[in-house]
Amino acid sequence: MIAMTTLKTQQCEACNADSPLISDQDRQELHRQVPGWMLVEEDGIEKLQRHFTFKNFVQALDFTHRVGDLAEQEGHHPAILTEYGKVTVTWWTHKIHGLHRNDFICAAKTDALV
Ligand SMILES: C[C@H](O)[C@H](O)[C@H]1CNC2=NC(N)=NC(=O)C2=N1
Repeated sequence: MIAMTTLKTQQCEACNADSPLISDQDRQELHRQVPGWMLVEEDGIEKLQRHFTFKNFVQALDFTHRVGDLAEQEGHHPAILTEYGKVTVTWWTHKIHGLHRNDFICAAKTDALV
């Protein structure tokens, strides 16, 4: 059971190669808390992805830097595609080749940067 406290106030936990992938129930519950994110699958790996739009490249780059700072704070890192007026952020947990609670926490924290 996932506590329904606000995701963005939580910290990522250290996870290792044998941490469990998120359960179907927890995925549904946590996805409800970050509804702007798509559940996507790439190379058999489930990920959380969202597109953020901006006026120009400078604003996109500024947001990119702030997402990078968040990643360093959490010790958890996304894939970031930075384009003119658009940033695509994709979260997943590399070491378990899929989604962990940490990815939903970071998605919520990413939303708070906009
Ligand atoms: C040693 C270092 O903490 C680990 O490699 C971290 C770094 N950031 C990470 N980020 C993500 N998204 N998944 C990981 O498994 C991961 N592992």
